Amino acid sequence: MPQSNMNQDNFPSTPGKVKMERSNYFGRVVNRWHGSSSARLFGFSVGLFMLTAFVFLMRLNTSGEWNFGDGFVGPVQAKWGDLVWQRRVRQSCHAKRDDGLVVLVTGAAGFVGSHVSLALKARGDGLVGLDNFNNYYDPSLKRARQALLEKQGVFVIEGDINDAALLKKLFELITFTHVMHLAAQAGVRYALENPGSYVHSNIAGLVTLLEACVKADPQPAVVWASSSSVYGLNTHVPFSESDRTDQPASLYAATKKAGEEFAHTYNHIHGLSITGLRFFTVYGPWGRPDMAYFSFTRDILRGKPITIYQGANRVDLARDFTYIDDIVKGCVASLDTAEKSTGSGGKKRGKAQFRIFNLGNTAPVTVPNLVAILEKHLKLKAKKDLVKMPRNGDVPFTHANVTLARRELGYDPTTDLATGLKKFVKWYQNYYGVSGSRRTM
Ligand SMILES: O=C(O)[C@H]1O[C@H](OP(=O)(O)OP(=O)(O)OC[C@H]2O[C@@H](n3ccc(=O)[nH]c3=O)[C@H](O)[C@@H]2O)[C@H](O)[C@@H](O)[C@@H]1O
Repeated sequence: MPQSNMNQDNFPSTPGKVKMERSNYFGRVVNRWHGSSSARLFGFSVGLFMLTAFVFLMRLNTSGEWNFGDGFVGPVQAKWGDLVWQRRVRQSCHAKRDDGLVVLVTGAAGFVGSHVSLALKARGDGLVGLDNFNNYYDPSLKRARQALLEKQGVFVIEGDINDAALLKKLFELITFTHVMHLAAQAGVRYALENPGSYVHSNIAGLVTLLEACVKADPQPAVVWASSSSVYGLNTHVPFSESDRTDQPASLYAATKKAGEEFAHTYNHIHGLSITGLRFFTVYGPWGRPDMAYFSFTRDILRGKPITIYQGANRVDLARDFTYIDDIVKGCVASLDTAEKSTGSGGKKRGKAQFRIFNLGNTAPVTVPNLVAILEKHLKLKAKKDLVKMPRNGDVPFTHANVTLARRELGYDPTTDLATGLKKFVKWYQNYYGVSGSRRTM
């Protein structure tokens, strides 16, 4: 992995894979002109002009904070807080059914976030989304999901969970009954390249969000995405919630495990009702391009070789791949069964609910079998490179025991991998406009 990426540029106020070169460019221009008096005069005039333009573009919002005006697309897109924005938030949060939930969905333009948002909206709940649209993977896919949500009346705010002022404003404006927290820096192997992004979103962001929830009155109940990766080197199969989770195999897993500990602390001290969901390798339409099933599909269609990792002694790796619709049902059931938080005005009034559930499919499939299913659906043969699994944070297999979720949430996964991948391939071909034949690429 390129260690050079681990510098301040990659540290996150803009987490993501694509580095901004803009500041370097301006740096070079300033250096060349530095020293001459005409350059200084020129620099002063440019500075004055930019300051005037800046003041023109900014305006004081209703809460007294400076923001960029509507339509300004700059590096800091903080155009929240004005009256139009407030109206959009209120409209989006209006529940259309009696006793409908009012939910803040973080990561709403993400894979799971967009699906959960649509499901909530469809049954008449009120919700507003929040997403920072970072470029960890193609942001145009996130924009397409956003467009889909907007069509259904779900407003997705562009903002970061680390923005405490934005969260404060949102919680002042809306009495959220629930927070569905799905914003995160995902991906196991990318943590080697950009650990700061994981700390930014999965630790600092989580704490900022929980702080905002604690200060809200009434406090919402929180449901959030942990990960099957917390089981790390656990060998007890299938993985149960009571199994060891103190041996993470990746920094990503460590941040999710840390998140579970933070959640417990906030529950214990402040009376926040919190449910953590350990998702097992979620896949499906509108999925994440960084995940194996997605990148394999793309590469098979392009005739490019795919890399299949193998464990020690050439053992195949396996995952408890879980279809998105099953995960959505688990998320919605968690919201529906969440008890109210017990804190208010900085005081905890009683013990609050604290839960952790596995949401998996309970039927692990090896990676070569995943590829075989894709080959069948795509009607193409993959070019396979079998490679010994590098030490990159991967675990050899995952397998969920969902007894607890079945009992408490009525969770019952019903989609096997072949059926789910068929739906994914259909979506992929439709979305990217490919017929499945390599000749048409
Ligand atoms: O269950 C989870 O909690 C995690 O599931 C996935 O992580 P992972 O299971 O590693 O999913 P993929 O990246 O799609 O990898 C699936 C399997 O394919 C293998 N793989 C991946 C990429 C590749 O090029 N070749 C390859 O053989 C991996 O080693 C792994 O065994 C998600 O990416 C994580 O964000 C999530 O938290």
